[in-house]
Amino acid sequence: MAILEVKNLSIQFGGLHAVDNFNIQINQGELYGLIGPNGAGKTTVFNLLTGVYKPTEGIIKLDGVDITGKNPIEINKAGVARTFQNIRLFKDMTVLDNVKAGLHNNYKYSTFTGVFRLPKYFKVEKQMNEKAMELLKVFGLDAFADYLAGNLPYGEQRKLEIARALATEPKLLLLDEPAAGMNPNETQELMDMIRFVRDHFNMTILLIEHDMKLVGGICEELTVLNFGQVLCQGKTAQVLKDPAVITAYLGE
Ligand SMILES: Nc1ncnc2c1ncn2[C@@H]1O[C@H](COP(=O)(O)OP(=O)(O)OP(=O)(O)O)[C@@H](O)[C@H]1O
Repeated sequence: MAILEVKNLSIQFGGLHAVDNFNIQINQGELYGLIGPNGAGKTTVFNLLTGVYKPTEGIIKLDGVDITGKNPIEINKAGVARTFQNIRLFKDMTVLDNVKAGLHNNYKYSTFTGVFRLPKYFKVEKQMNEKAMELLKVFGLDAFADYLAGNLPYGEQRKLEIARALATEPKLLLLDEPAAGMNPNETQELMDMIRFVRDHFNMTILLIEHDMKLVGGICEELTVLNFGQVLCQGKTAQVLKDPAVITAYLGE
């Protein structure tokens, strides 16, 4: 079943066709990679999928529902969560509160209940603490729950960003260069973790990545973008062998 279905998606900035007639279909539970040279349009695709940019043309469907042109909050509520190339945590908040911030889509109390500390406030807060700790455990971050997010080592901050995104209970998780800035050991650990997230949550994941070891190691399907257009699409092993991909991207 298709979780994400994108047809003829395009956006222009002035005369630049940053994304041009982009099509993709991602099925439930798939681990899908979006690759391409610098400036190919990958992050722009993420910005279109999350409502940061409105497309000039095209349709985006999430789990059969048309989300084209909706704003980022509506799209997150509909079930798309993302992480960023440059980590964007609430660095002055605790690790636990970062995850709790993601939970607010699904755990609610009124301002009145919060201000006057009514019983529902304590009940919902307890549920949120438990859920957040559960997520932190999955990522081996539970021991750091009280630390300020900004004090975590870099690799752990990346994990926390993924935990916070998952707290919104998405149908589709977008990871923008999750291995950026990581050493080979951290990258290996991240690969295992992404696989685990897919298996444990039956999550559908689309990731942008330049690290070919990671892409070849965990992605089942790939789309290669070049100058805003799809150059090649299909099973990872086949795509990485495609002569056009090797010439345009791998530079061999
Ligand atoms: N808001 C914008 N206004 C004008 N041009 C933009 C805007 N956003 C992106 N672009 C242009 O669109 C093109 C695609 O950029 P994008 O960041 O999507 O590429 P990318 O494939 O993610 O690259 P990288 O791998 O370097 O992150 C680039 O030429 C970029 O300069």
